Amino acid sequence: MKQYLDLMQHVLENGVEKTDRTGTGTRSIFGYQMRFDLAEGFPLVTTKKCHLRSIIHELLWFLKGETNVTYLRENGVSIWDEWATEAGELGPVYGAQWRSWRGPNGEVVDQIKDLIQAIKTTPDSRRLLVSAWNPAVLPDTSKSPRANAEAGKQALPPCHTLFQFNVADGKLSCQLYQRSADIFLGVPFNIASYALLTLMVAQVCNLKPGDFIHTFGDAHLYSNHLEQAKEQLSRKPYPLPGMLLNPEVKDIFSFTFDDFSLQDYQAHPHIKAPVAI
Ligand SMILES: Nc1nc(=O)c2c([nH]1)NC[C@@H]1CN(c3ccc(C(=O)N[C@@H](CCC(=O)O)C(=O)O)cc3)CN21
Ligand SMILES: O=c1ccn([C@H]2C[C@H](O)[C@@H](COP(=O)(O)O)O2)c(=O)[nH]1
Repeated sequence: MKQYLDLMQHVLENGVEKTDRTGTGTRSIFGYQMRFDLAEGFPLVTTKKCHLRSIIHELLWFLKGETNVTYLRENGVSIWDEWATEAGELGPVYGAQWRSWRGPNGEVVDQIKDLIQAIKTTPDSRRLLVSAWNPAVLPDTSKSPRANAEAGKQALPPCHTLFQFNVADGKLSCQLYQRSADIFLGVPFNIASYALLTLMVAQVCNLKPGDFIHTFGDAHLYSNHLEQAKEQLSRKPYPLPGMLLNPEVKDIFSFTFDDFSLQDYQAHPHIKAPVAI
């Protein structure tokens, strides 16, 4: 995971101090790209132990089209709790935009179903995109995330905003545009999540996995994560683990938690950090 450590080092050395919405303060850069060849192993950070369980459940929850944290809570995942209403609602966040984007005439667009169909039938297409950025449901920034979710708006505007697939040489690559990135807490989740999604889409489309390309807008280290970042940079990365998917699954919506098996994950101890709300 040299790519991830290079990003951290780059932001520590070149980041500009910025105030931010959460009042925490960040060291930030604008515009950066990382590339992971998925044939080289599964890109799960090894310089701190990462909770792949939470990452898998979060991705399955997006793919179900859900926006209520009940499924996550039932599976012991609490990463979205701080932004949810008492009833567990987050408003029309990722799941809603991916699976049921509302069109102007009341039509419902399933972007994931359409994407899979398009990859299978027109693999040369340059239009294999999914957008979570829907200006009609962005939150009212004068209100709290919970108040926005109560009002039917997104609790938070999507951070992983747009992704595009590309097929070349029988290999499927995916590029994500992430408008805002919490390098210490969010990014290890985001890399693993999109790498996994690419493996899943490749399998159901009978393609080999290619690259995951991670493009950033504002990539930042929160001021209360700097020591944790330096601690991570002092550690030597282990070889990447492997990821096996149940080869029987041929439908993107049929994957369940037990269809994933992480192989030979060796990691340094977990490092705690407070999440900026
Ligand atoms: N400031 C901030 N950073 C984020 O990464 C983030 C948000 N807000 N808001 C929405 C989602 C929620 N995500 C989160 C939230 C918390 C953790 C977190 O606390 N991770 C810990 C514990 C992991 C676990 O419980 O499984 C970690 O050490 O990785 C990670 C991603 C990513 N997003
Ligand atoms: O998947 C995610 C979701 C969120 N984040 C981070 C990026 C920012 O630190 C916050 C969101 O705050 P904004 O003011 O809306 O940018 O959450 C992430 O890294 N990954």
